[in-house]
Amino acid sequence: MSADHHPGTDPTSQTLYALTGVAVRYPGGRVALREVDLQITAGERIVLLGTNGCGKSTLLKVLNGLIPPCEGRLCFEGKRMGPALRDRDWERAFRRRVALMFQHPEAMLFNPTVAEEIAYGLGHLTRESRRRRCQTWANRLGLAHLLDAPPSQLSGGEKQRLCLACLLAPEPEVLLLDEPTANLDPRTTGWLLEWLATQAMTTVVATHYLPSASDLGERAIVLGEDHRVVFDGPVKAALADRALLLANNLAY
Ligand SMILES: Nc1ncnc2c1ncn2[C@@H]1O[C@H](COP(=O)(O)OP(=O)(O)OP(=O)(O)O)[C@@H](O)[C@H]1O
Repeated sequence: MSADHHPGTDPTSQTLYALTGVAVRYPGGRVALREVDLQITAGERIVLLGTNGCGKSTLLKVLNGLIPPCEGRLCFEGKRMGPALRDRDWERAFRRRVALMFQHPEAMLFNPTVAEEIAYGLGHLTRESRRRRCQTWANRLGLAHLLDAPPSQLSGGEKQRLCLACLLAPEPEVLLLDEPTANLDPRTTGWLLEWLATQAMTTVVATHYLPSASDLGERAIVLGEDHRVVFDGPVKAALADRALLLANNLAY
């Protein structure tokens, strides 16, 4: 495939994602998303809000190309993602640019040491760059003293920080985070919120923890209990709309 088909090579493209009428049903028929229409522009910081089971994790997996919609159209930089992901070169470029941190990310950890875990996604760098990048991210996430430890021996919060280090070390352009502060202590939570605020990358962060919502982005997308987008607008407006929060089980 020629380079002009690879994600990231269209300089005129500002719209990263375009979703039209996207629906997801899991095997067995459980509906997770209904008629989702959404555009995400490069550099946007989006907070994805909604109650348990409304489809936040599913939407992040759709954006990461892990779950194909059963209805509707999903495009990344103007290309239909389903067919594009079948192209190995396109997929590799896409995976390098777009990173998803799962809600329970420990499942991602499988290397014998913390250092190897962080270095795992850096295969495209030289040995020396890999070592330096690994050290930088271990320092940033307070893991420098654990580089030789097996990931299985880390605490829940340390595992969460390691998962973040693994995800951030390759320096992706699009970051999809599912409840990223769930296991983090206040200092690491503060660090992550401040760090995210300084980044130019596109972020979509799912949370139902409203107090950090306005630190996580400027645009809120609220999924309702019927798995549809019920609000798409400024975070501040969403948080000020008591009726919206009550109707969607985000406040009581
Ligand atoms: N693998 C699966 N198989 C069947 N149903 C699933 C699967 N994963 C999720 N679901 C269902 O899809 C719906 C949306 O789930 P999802 O995990 O996307 O919600 P969520 O908004 O992230 O929830 P939470 O805030 O509780 O993490 C739920 O009803 C859930 O039970």
